[in-house]
Amino acid sequence: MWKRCGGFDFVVCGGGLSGLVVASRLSEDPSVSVAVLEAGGDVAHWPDSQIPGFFTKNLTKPEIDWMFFTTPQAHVNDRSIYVPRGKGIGGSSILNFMTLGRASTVEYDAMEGLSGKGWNWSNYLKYFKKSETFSADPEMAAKHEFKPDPEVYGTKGPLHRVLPRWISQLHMPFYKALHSLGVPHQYDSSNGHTAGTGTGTGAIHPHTATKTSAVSAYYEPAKDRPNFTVIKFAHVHKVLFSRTDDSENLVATGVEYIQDGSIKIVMAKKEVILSAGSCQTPQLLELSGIGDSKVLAAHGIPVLQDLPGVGANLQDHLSTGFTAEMNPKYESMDVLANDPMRAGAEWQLYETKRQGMFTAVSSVAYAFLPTKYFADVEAIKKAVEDPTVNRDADELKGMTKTIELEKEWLVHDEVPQLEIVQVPAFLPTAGYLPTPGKRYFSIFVALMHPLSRGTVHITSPDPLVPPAIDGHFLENKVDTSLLISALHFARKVVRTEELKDIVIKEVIPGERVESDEELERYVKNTLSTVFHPVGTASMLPHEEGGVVDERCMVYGTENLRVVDASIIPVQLAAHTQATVYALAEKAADLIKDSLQKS
Ligand SMILES: Cc1cc2nc3c(=O)[nH]c(=O)nc-3n(C[C@H](O)[C@H](O)[C@H](O)COP(=O)(O)OP(=O)(O)OC[C@H]3O[C@@H](n4cnc5c(N)ncnc54)[C@H](O)[C@@H]3O)c2cc1C
Repeated sequence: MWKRCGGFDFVVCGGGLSGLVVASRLSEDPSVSVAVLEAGGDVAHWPDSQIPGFFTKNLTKPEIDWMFFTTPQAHVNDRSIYVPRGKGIGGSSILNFMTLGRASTVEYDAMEGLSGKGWNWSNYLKYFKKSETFSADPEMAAKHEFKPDPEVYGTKGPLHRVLPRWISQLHMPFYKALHSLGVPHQYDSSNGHTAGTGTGTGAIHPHTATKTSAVSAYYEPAKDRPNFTVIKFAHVHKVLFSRTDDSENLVATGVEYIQDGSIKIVMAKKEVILSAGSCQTPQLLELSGIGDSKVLAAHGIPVLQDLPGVGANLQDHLSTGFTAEMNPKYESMDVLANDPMRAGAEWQLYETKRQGMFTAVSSVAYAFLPTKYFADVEAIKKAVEDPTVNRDADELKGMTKTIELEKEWLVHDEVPQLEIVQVPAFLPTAGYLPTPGKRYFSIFVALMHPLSRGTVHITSPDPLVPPAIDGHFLENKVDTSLLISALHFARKVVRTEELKDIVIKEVIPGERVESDEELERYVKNTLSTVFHPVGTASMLPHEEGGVVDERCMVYGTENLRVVDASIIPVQLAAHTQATVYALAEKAADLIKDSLQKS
């Protein structure tokens, strides 16, 4: 059964982080009507999604998590790796772990070279500030070597960003351990200089100590505007186009979606904007006839626009962990899982005073490390020169350029290759369980610029069949060797004098896992992503395999844009959400500008 709904000026597909930013900003103009179609429902007010300390609790709940898995990964022992993605209003901003961080000026400025004018640090900084209101308790900041530079923070933006109220007592010893190994400290790493240790911040409300997200920041203020409509449980199938002449660009006229078992159509008078995220935006493009003609032909989808870059260039941060048993005289968040009395007291503290462990993300003790701090730069230089280490990417020259850029960054003093985070608890690691009653000191290690490139493509013309996510993880040997070096480094960290009283013994991977070969096996058995996929609808030149231009417009179309993490052409050494908020803010301004000119 088909139903046709009325038209809107803008139809936004996906009510996640970017979709809500764009829709909310466009609807600031009362003369413009905006509809957001979101496949999920209202999830932001589930009690567990509001409380920072419950940050992992909603994973694998099908109402809120799409729960994708990669295809079996050939270089990771054929494991299918979990790819959580937020479902429902707010998208992954509801499911995420709240960390808000920025990459280095070098990385943002390099994006301008790849993507086009304006996508540089100075504009990102402008939109970081526009999106946020920052606050930090001065005493807490001083205690944790954090000296926020007021010049780089927003004071009037909708998203609250804070230094959490509870910070583990292991934070400072971790820093000291790293400093003893020659790692410098950044008193404020939001200024574009990130190499070294640096205290992190989170998307948390300063007064209520509850999570802030695209819902609290962008949806709540807009939801009562008469020109702002959100259509829930609306699973978009495809974009509809008109084209009078084959030589002309496609004109998006609306979208088809399914809701309550009926197929419906909503018309777009001005533009359609895809904001379904890095896994589902390429799926929507392909289902709409825009993508690699070979992929579309395999599923009998007529090719409206041949763009081989759709679904290519997938990149994600790759992680593994290192865990040590800790002296029980130190506090760890393990008590929340294995000490009901203590967990109850912490809960009481949160409920009555908004204090304690539940107010916090697991850690704000970060270090972002360029190669020279944790690996042998000369060996890495040699390894990247090996012509066999990259997949042939000739038809996607833009993607090859991003790999070349990352090769330069591998030996750059300002661009981090590794994120290491002190986690004051047992770090969930595939194949390992904590011993009840013990306390743990863990180090999360994540590769920031993997050279391997993956794909996301449809496997069926049926929009309800999930896309195939093939990360090609660790296909490039340099990625594996950097992770092995990272584990050697984590081991050095826990063996420093500074942590002598804290760490009792290494438990994962365990001291017997010592040689590079043994560590490689461990990496393959435990590798996870950090849930930061980008690149699958890259903003790159058309002739180089790009999908969107510098205005976020899909090549070969008049009025179809992509605004979400998928347009970021190269992975950055930072958790993605702050960048995606800024990117969506900038895209909203671009669209407003083009409205004024039309
Ligand atoms: C578990 C997890 C933890 C994370 N932790 C952090 C963190 O601590 N810090 C950080 O910086 N980043 C984190 N991230 C990443 C960050 O949340 C994402 O980078 C960001 O939300 C991406 O925004 P987006 O708009 O591209 O996609 P999303 O926010 O995922 O939005 C996409 C939306 O589109 C909807 N959708 C998809 N397909 C359709 C369709 N066919 N029809 C209608 N709607 C559709 C989805 O339901 C979703 O609401 C995390 C992500 C996850 C999943």
